[in-house]
Amino acid sequence: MTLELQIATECLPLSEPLEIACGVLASIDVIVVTLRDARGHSGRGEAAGVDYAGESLVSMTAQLAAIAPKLHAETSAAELMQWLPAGGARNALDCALWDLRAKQSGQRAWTLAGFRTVLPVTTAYTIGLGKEADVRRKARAARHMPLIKIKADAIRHLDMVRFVKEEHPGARLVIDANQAWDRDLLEQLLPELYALGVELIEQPVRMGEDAQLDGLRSPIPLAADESCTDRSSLPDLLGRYQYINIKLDKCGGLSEGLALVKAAQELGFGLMVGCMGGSSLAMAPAFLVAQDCSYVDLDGPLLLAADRPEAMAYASAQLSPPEVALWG
Ligand SMILES: CC(C)C[C@H](N)C(=O)N[C@@H](CCOc1cc(O)cc2c1C(=O)N[C@@H]2C)C(=O)O
Ligand SMILES: [Mg+2]
Repeated sequence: MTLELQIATECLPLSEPLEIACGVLASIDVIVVTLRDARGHSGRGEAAGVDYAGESLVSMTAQLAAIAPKLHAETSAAELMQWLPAGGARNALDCALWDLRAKQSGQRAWTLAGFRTVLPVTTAYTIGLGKEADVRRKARAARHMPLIKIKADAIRHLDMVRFVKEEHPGARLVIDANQAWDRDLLEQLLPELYALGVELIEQPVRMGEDAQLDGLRSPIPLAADESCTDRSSLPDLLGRYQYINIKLDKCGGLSEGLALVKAAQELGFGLMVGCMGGSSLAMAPAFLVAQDCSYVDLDGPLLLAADRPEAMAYASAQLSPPEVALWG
């Protein structure tokens, strides 16, 4: 007996273009994987992939098509890890498998994952780079969001924070440089970022150049995003970063995401869960990882023009568990 694999692609338009250090996003392209068993149960998973690692809808679709003949009724997450590398294709398939196993067993995915219960989480809300007036307007419109993630590049950094802080003085602040800084610039910015109340800095330096951070005594904790894929990344991050940003697209699915939580906790890292964008179908499995994270950045659906009909409920920044009809 086999499992039937269906692969679809979708383009999810953002409500407004979002500028980050490496480009402007107007929409998020995703693959949606559906797995069907012989008894008519089905499970779904969605992934955007990791663009800066060379992934695209075409490459992810090709990876999935190549392993489709290997799928069988008892296919396990461990087999997926042998067949596919960490990345978006494995993420979509692994999350579809979790959903399928939940539907087959009549239990919620979080019960199968060993959680006794799941609680709502508070997500960050991202404000992209842009003209002063636009940044201020977005910050004012986000006054109901308690945690703002500010995008920065090598030129626009302190001003971005000041604009947001002036318009939304009560916000807790995270800044994400998306690899645009170097050690010198980071050291130059740290005192002012600290004075402005920024509480976390995401990926200041280029991935692979993390040794620049050796010996830095930062008053603000640093989070590895692009530099952290799966468990194999952790040894190189020790002593350089205090947090890791777990994204299911980077680590290749919920199974590795949960394993990464445990491994990182054992090494003393603080935890953040993030996303490459997407609908509630991509946020739902990440919501399980969020249960153990001090920072949650699952704002993908808040940035979209429209979410799926079975969307997860966002009460301002508070994200509730997914309904069965969506996932898990
Ligand atoms: C736009 C995201 C949904 C917002 C999220 N809070 C976030 O900041 N996530 C990432 C950045 C995601 O970057 C993406 C997403 C994507 O679909 C395509 C691309 C990128 C990117 O960096 N390059 C390509 C264009 C984060 O850095 O935490
Ligand atoms: Mg980031």
